Parts: sequence; C-alpha cells; structure tokens
Amino acid sequence: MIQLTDVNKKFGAGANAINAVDQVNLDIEEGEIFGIIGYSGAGKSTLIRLLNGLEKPSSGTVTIAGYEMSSVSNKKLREARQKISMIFQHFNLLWSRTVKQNISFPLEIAGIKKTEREKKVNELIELVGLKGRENAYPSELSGGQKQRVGIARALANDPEVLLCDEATSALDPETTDSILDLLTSINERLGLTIVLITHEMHVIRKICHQVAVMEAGKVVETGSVLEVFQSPEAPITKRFVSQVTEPSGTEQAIAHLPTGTLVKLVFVGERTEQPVLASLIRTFPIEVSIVQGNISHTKGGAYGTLILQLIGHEKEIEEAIAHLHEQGVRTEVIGND
Ligand SMILES: Nc1ncnc2c1ncn2[C@@H]1O[C@H](COP(=O)(O)OP(=O)(O)OP(=O)(O)O)[C@@H](O)[C@H]1O
Repeated sequence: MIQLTDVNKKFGAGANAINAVDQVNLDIEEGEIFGIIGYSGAGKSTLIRLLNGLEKPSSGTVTIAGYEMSSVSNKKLREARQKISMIFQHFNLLWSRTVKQNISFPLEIAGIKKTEREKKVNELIELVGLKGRENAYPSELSGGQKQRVGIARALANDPEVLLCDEATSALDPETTDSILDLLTSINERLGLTIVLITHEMHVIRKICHQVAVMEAGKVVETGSVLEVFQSPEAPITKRFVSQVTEPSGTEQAIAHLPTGTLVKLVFVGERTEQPVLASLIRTFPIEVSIVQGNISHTKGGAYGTLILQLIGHEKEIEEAIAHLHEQGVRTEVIGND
C-alpha cells in the first residue's frame, strides 16, 4: 500500500543542512497498523508530511495507493489526498462547529448531497461512540471525545490510509487506551491501513503489527512488533523496549545488587518460565534469585522477561546459561559483579 524508496529530505544547505529524513526505505502492507517511533527531532513529522504530500522528498520516491506522491501533478495529488486522511495530537477541530458539523465538513467540501451527508455523519457518530453528543461544541468535549470527532472526520471520505500524528500524546493513559482500542476496531472492521508516529512504546506494543524505529533521520530498525520486542538490536530500540518491559526502578534495583551474574531471560508465547527455572535450580549448584519479572502483550502474541541473579562458580554459571539456551530461552547477561 505504501512504499518509500531511498527517501531523503534535506532542509537548508551547506554546513547548516539537516537530513531530517535520511535514506529511508519502508514497505507498508494494506490493512496493517504500522508504527514509527523515535524521540523528538528523529524525523517522524517530516516523514509523515512526506506521506501526505505536504513535503516533497529531496530524492527518492514515496508511493501510496498507486500514486507516486513525489512526482504527481497537483490534480492527482488532490485525488490521492482523498485516499489519505490524518488525525492530530491537538485534534484540529473547528471550534465554532458542532460535532456533527465538524464531521460533515469534509463531505461538504467533496460536494456530497445533504441527505447522503447526514446518513454518513450518523453512521460515523455511531462508529466512534459519540451518540448523544452530536450537537455539542468541541469546547464541551473531553480530550478523548475530541479525538473521536477527529477520527470520524478523518473517515468521512472513506480513505484507504489513516495517518496518526501523535494522536494520543495529549491524552491521559486511560483515554489513550480507549482511543487505541477504537483505532484497532476501525482497522479490523474497515481494513484501513494505519500509519502512526509516536514517542511512546506503549502505543506500539498495544496496537501495531509492524514498527520502524527512527533516530537522526534514519530507520535504524524495523520488523514485526513481537520480533522487535523479543530481540531489539539497536541501542535506542533497547531503550524503547525497556520502557514497557521493565517496571520503573529496575535499573536502580539492579545497581544495588552486590554480587552475582544478572541474566535477562525472554520468553515468548504461552510457555511459562516455571519448568525452565525449576530445572535450572535442580541441575546446577548455584543460587538463583528472581530480581524482576514482567509479561507484556503485543498484537503478535505475549512475551515475558525475567531478570535472575545467579550466584556460584563462574563455570557453573556459564553452564547454567548454556542450559537455558538449550531450552530455547533467549538470554542476555546484563551485569556481572
Ligand atoms: N521546515 C524545516 N526547516 C528546517 N528544519 C526542519 C524543518 N522541519 C524539520 N526540521 C528539522 O528536521 C529534524 C527532524 O524534525 P521532525 O519534526 O521531523 O522530527 P520529529 O521526530 O517529528 O520530532 P518532534 O516530535 O519534536 O516533532 C529536526 O532537526 C528539525 O529541526
């Protein structure tokens, strides 16, 4: 549905030039929820502006739903934009219009007749769960309700792609979850391709099928969410993953452990860690303490992490770690006394 090939976007020239997007290649399949994560300044906003045609790449091609956004005529660009919709962090609603009128706005612009418009608006209000609030003004709505209006308005012209620009960053955790649930159900019911940018790994974990991690304009890692959570490669990806897999305070807890080898175990799917731990303790004359454990759920399945402190002779600890490997458990030594 979306292909980016060797895309670069440079701002400025000479010594002050910034490569906001640097040699990016991405392939996003139809019906997928694809997340792009990065810290501030990584190039996410520029990338999303390239996707909706608000920016042209300095080089490379951006193709969406068959339209090559980087080189189409203005007429074709308008046509393509009908298929690409967007929601925003601060909702971008029209404050002098009611919920109903906000949702109706893109239909009016598209020249849809009044009766048809009303039918569509009512369907959308139902879909996003705003029944009873049709005649409220944005100032009378909560943040979550405002984003529901934003989503309904974005869906009015039956787009094929929905771009979400930090769509939950202004919302509290509970409201964030309800908006993410709504995006998931829209993706499933309408088969809509969703591309979202965020700096929150929780958002990626909860709803995305695929993820790309951006740093300094480059995509440093990409893959299915479960794969990336299981074996993050780039240091920045490891940092993002640990945000959701390690409860706060883990680092301090580890720093205060005086002795032993610290090993992080990663389990995937329905396997439990119990038999593995039991056999480790039975087989090796070492002390095993659990420092921290956590289970996370992604769209691709569940996975758990367990941090163990192993105390004993070096050779026995090495053998114990090799034993874990043999059982198919991914391990990483994260500290040694
Ligand atoms: N129009 C512009 N002119 C010059 N530099 C720009 C322009 N737009 C973005 N940049 C620069 O490109 C880099 C990437 O910015 P971008 O806004 O895409 O990052 P981001 O990951 O979206 O960060 P944030 O979440 O803070 O917006 C930054 O160094 C930024 O200063």
